[in-house]
Amino acid sequence: MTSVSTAAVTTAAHTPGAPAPAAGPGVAVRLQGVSKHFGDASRPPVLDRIDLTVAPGEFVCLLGASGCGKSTLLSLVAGLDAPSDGTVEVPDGRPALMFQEPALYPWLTAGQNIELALRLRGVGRQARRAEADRLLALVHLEGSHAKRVHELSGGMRQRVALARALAQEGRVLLMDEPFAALDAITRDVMHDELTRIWRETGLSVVFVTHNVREAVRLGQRVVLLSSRPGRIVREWTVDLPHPRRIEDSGVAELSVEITDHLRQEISRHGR
Ligand SMILES: Nc1ncnc2c1ncn2[C@@H]1O[C@H](COP(=O)(O)OP(=O)(O)OP(=O)(O)O)[C@@H](O)[C@H]1O
Repeated sequence: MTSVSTAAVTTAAHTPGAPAPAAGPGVAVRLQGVSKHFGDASRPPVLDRIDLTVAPGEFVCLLGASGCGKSTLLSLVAGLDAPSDGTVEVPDGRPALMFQEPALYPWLTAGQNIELALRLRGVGRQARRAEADRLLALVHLEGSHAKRVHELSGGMRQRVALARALAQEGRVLLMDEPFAALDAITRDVMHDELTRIWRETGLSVVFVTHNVREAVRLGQRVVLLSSRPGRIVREWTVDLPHPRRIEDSGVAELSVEITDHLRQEISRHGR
């Protein structure tokens, strides 16, 4: 296996000496034949020959049982880890990341947490302040620049974390169960906010969850992964109109269908 890293793309050649052709326009993320083993090669791979393409501006939800490799897949797209085989391409540069834990620095204010991401991007001091305020307004936290992390609710912290992710200026936003720790009402509000921001910014989003309704509520496409080996077993296009609500009959019906497939995968894995 050959591994080539650039600022924009992490590429491991499909077969030694034969890198895949570069992703063309119309591609935000492309995985081709991606497999991932950890340690013991006698065990099935965590990910097995994953082919997945995300278009610019597309919102894709990755769904699967606990431990099926969703976070592993995200970390490969983020360039935090390299595939054992296959290629991962992100032509528009390093993706932005957001996790379940907001992971804000408690000794900094909300605004300073965002400014730190801007500073790491090389944005000058004065522009940082203005940009942090713009991002705080985007996540509906106007006037919260000076608030300390302990003064913020869980939902507000995730808004700051989202603003900080947006400050990274990636054209691809990778989200790993970002709302899993929030109560149902706050999560619902955050679904609205994320949908609004996604539509305003035109970002490509890859959103990992094991909540089927959340996936259908948010995604244009839902991709179901099996467990050990992690393969794409099925995907659905969600053509329900926005705004969507978690209790909409269309969301509920598709969720029932997807849940049936998810159950089959879980019981197959258990056997
Ligand atoms: N660095 C690592 N070293 C060894 N094994 C790992 C490593 N990272 C992940 N794994 C294993 O890979 C499998 C998939 O883990 P991963 O976190 O990607 O699953 P997941 O679908 O995101 O799970 P969850 O929904 O519970 O967060 C698990 O069995 C995990 O123990």
